[in-house]
Amino acid sequence: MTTSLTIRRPDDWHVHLRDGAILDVVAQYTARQFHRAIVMPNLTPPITTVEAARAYRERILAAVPDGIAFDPLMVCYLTDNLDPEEIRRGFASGVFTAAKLYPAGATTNSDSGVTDVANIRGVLEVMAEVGMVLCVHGEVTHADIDIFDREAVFIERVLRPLLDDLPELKVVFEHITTADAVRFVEQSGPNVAATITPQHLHINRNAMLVGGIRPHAYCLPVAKREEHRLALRRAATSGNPKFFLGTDSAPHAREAKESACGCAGIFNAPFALESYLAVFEAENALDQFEGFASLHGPAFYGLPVNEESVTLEKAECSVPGAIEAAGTELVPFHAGETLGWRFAG
Ligand SMILES: NC(=O)N[C@@H](CC(=O)O)C(=O)O
Ligand SMILES: [Zn+2]
Ligand SMILES: [Zn+2]
Repeated sequence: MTTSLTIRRPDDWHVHLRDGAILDVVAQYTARQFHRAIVMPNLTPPITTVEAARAYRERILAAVPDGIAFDPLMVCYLTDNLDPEEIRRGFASGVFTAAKLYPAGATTNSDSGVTDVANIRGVLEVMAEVGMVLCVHGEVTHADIDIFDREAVFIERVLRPLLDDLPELKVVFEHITTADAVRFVEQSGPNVAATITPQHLHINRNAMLVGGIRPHAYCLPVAKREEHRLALRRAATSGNPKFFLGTDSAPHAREAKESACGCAGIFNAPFALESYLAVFEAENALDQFEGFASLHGPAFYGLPVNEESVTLEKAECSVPGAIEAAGTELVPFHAGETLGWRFAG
């Protein structure tokens, strides 16, 4: 029986670190487990300029405890009228690693997002030309589309036509939640990949709705039926380099989650690797974990793999019910549970 696992230090290819007092609390959790992270730009106001990204990166570094080598990779939030030259300049100077497509209204702080991809054609052309990754929140927002269908419909209405139009564009289909998305990514060229969160590997929509409504299991895209969860588990543990780790850790204050109109987002950063590893163990795929966590992401982004390593030990790991944060509490994913692996550093 395997009792310890040492792998190259992983990276988190999709995380929300927030800003201000919450940033000061949450950054350490991501920095403790991951060397790099693709930091989502959906702040208020969103990160839409090279200067704003540079300043946000400094605030993140200031929030990370001394002695931890953490490298936040910054992302530009695309809007309908972003100047393509801002993207070109930000990428060339190394400030922007990627740009993010939020369909307007799809998720937390996406109101300034893109109302029609036709509006960002010029930006996407530049990105395809320079080889910059487009990160995509893949859900349509039309009121007539059922929330459980929004990812599948996005593939047919937006993503497939976009890739037909710009077949060279590098796209990360983020936080995928459906068998449809798995199939689409598998059947696309090598320029299309996907991130998978721990929660979508662990829970289906019952976790959110059976026996009472559970706001801490609510995130976007919303968890789907069991068949979709199983497809995601197969994809993540398959060894296919198109699938890699992106936690989508998205903290919201307890009172903002436990509300008549609760926020979408699951705070999974504190035990992210332990959570993923439970899945790989259950799927008899411990040998595929390093690829998913530490190798496939850098390969897709064209970045070197990390030289340092981390170790996880087979030992009980109790997840607290809540974490104090700036006068409020954050409820972590797996709150109150005991996981079977412990991050040892
Ligand atoms: N995933 C979520 O449910 N929420 C994210 C936004 C996002 O990634 O869509 C957030 O910023 O809170
Ligand atoms: Zn999203
Ligand atoms: Zn996210």
